[in-house]
Amino acid sequence: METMSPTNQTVLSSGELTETISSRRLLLLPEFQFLELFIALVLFISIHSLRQRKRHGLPVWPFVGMLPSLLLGLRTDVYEWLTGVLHQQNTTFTFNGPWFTSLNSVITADPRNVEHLLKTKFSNFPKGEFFHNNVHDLLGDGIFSADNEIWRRQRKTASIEFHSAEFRNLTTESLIELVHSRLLPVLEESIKNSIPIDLQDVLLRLTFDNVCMIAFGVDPGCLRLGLPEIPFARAFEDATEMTVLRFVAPTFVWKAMRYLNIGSEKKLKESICEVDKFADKVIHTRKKELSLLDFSKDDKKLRSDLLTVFMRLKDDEGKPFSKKFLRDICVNFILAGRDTSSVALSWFFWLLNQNPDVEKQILEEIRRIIAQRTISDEEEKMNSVVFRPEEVKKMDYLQAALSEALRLYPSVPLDHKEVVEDDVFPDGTILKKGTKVLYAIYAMGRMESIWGKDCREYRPERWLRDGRFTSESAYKFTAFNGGPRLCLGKDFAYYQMKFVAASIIYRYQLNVVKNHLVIPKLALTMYMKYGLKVTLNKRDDIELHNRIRVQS
Ligand code: HEM
Repeated sequence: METMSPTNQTVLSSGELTETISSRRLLLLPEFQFLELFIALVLFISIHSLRQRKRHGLPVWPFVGMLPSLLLGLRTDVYEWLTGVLHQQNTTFTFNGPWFTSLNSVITADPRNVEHLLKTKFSNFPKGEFFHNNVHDLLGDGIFSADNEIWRRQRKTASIEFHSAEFRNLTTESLIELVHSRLLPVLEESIKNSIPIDLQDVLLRLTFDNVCMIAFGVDPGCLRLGLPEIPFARAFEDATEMTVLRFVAPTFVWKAMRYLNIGSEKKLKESICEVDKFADKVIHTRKKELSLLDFSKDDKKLRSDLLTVFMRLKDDEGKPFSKKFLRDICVNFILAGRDTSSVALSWFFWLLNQNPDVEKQILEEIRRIIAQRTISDEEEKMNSVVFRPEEVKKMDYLQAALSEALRLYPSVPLDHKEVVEDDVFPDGTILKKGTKVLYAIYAMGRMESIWGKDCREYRPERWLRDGRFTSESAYKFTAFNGGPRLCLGKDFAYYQMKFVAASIIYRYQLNVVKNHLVIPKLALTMYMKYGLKVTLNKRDDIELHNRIRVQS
């Protein structure tokens, strides 16, 4: 049969045809092989990485380690995600971060390990250089960031101050002023205008003013009618947020940004400048004030805030502390006490909203305590009930309800240490020198192995024995840390939270605005991401209750 071909097309002989086909095959083969090889490699890596899940709790990918799983966790609720992984891994696992980053760490929620790192081997687990370098621009060598001798000296002096009668008076008086002259009028205003209020914002303002009164002896006035913006408070918040960003960026990146003064580092520099300006002014004024006092005569006029206490002390060489050191002490205390109690109170009020029975019991306790007062006319007026320290102390059920809120929503959800020398955790986990160790405070509050089957229920009764509040081991309930670095403000924080909560609950019933989304924000402190929008109703039965008391 004759082969028809286009005029200009060459007809190939059978030998030529075979040659062309084989050379084409030769060209195509490597392409196929490459694709096959690539698919095989991807499959192998995927299977291998996914099989690591059994051993490590999460898939471990080349280059990026466990980062993809963490990013998936961040898309939902990272604290719940971490709780799930820890639960699956019997409460301790090692996180493998991407190569060349500082994210590798051992994470634990085992009370035995936590006791080991916070108490038994305390000196082997300092905050460490990584933490210190990241926070140094803002916190300097203050108590929160320092280790060893520098930390010990500040801790000792501040501890004496925190347990003194003068300090107790200062906290009692500052709280009465803040709650009765500022908080309650702001809440009344929102009722008058029938406008929902962001309770978290209001409480943050209250605790910021309060801790500044304690640290610096000055009141910035954040909590006032109209809720004004205060430059110092804004600068402090920005400086903290920008500092936190350093923990997620590779060190060389934020250092380069700092050098070039760009992005978050530029903002950090500007806000630290504002914080320093405020601190300088206060320190300068206080120095002048102290120089005019004759201590033998004017003892009563002496303030009892931290700044004044440290200004009257001398360093190891017998010299007064430097301005920088005084600034660091105050800034660290403000950081420690500015938002921890307010976010705890916000979660507490949110939990009350879902547990009206608990709210009822708190109200009954407060009324029982008030009923024990000898009645005076002044106290009978509804708004003038000012809780006294001995009454606040008696509020055991309220303390249990607050502790239960802190168990489920700890203000500091995750904390961090660094290993100095090779060590082994009581559960057998090997810790190499330089490893970062995180203890997952949020996850610990939700471990069945620690709190039992009802660990996710809000049940203040678990803190009561014969009606009295009983505290738990600090290595099981880690909201306030434990060991030598136990939160220095713990007693004050309980007093502050109880006083504020009782003053609100006694007068108002709070309702969270319908459909308001409450989820945690990813930060060092567990804020509510969208705040806590509430409406308030005045309790109209208070007057009735007071009248019954008068008659009885
Ligand atoms: C509900 C309220 C509070 C909670 C849950 C809380 C929790 C904590 C935690 C977890 C730590 C350890 C942080 C770390 O080492 O990384 C800590 C330390 C500290 N807290 Fe609190 N805190 C609260 C309120 C306060 C208040 C109101 C103050 C001061 C006015 C304060 C002062 C301190 C100080 C000075 C430290 C550092 C102690 C040290 O390193 O020796 N805290 N707190």
